[in-house]
Amino acid sequence: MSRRQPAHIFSQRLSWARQSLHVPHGARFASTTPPHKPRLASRKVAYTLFGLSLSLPAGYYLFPSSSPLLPYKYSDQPLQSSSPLTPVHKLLTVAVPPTSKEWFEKPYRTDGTLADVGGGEIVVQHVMVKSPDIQIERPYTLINDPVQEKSMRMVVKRVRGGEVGRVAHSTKEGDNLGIRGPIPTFSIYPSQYDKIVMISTGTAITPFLQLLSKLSPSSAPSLEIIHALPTPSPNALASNGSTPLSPLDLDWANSQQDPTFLPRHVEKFGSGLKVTRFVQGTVPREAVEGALVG
Ligand SMILES: Cc1cc2nc3c(=O)[nH]c(=O)nc-3n(C[C@H](O)[C@H](O)[C@H](O)COP(=O)(O)OP(=O)(O)OC[C@H]3O[C@@H](n4cnc5c(N)ncnc54)[C@H](O)[C@@H]3O)c2cc1C
Repeated sequence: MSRRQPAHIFSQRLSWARQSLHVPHGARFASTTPPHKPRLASRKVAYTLFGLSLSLPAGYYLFPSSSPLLPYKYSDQPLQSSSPLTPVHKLLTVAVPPTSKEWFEKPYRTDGTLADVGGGEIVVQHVMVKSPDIQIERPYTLINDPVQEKSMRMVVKRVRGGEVGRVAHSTKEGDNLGIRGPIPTFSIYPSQYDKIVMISTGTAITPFLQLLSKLSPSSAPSLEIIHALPTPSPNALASNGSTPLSPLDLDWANSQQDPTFLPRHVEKFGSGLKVTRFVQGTVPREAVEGALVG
């Protein structure tokens, strides 16, 4: 959209120049001979305005600002970073364009109404990422608080035969990614609860990492995360290429590689956050029952 903006600015500026010079369309071809001096002065103004109208669009193309991020329309967003976390997980960082920060500061709920951020409501958001080749899109959850950090981060798992995962994993820093968003995943008034229990397996921990990033220890209720690591695909090999991949090789969430991963939240919330983890597969029933009772 904004790629077309310079043409628009250009034509606007020329018509503004015409108005300020009181030159009607086609006046150049009129046979009247205006007085000598005013004509020179008009020329100077015209050259200045013409110069401006050329230099502004040229500057736009030489130093492009990123396109606005919109929930209803795709735009190409440059990746600030694209770093591997495990053999199958990548961490992607995208700057929030300054013109788009309101989507995060004044978020919408899933029903389309504005959230009551001032009243303590938190909206967990995701974005849609598209494949440039075929018309498919997939949702990816932000793991951080884009208002505080002015950037969005997501962890993308590559699954066998997965198209958008393949696109995300083939990116490097500076590449463009087709994104639309943010889109509300769910919203919650944390202060209305005595305890929030967050149960997930694998990358499904991402909405909880965002919630923890947006929560303040001073206003948070008691928190508990129950998380099971995913089972690696059979025959998947660790980064050394010879030993089979173990669940711990996929344990990015418990690493120090990003400030939104579990160790930093444990530091931030102290005894206010209990983390119970299972190395492989499913979350046992007793763990959920224990969290709900305790
Ligand atoms: C609200 C929401 C938020 C999400 N947030 C994240 C996120 O933060 N990070 C993230 O990595 N994913 C997230 N997902 C899942 C993501 O949107 C895609 O479904 C996933 O990345 C696969 O897309 P793909 O195009 O690569 O594979 P597809 O072409 O859709 O799938 C290829 C094959 O892989 C299978 N498959 C799909 N997902 C998985 C999986 N997780 N494990 C094993 N097999 C699978 C499919 O059934 C299919 O057979 C989220 C989904 C939702 C609904």
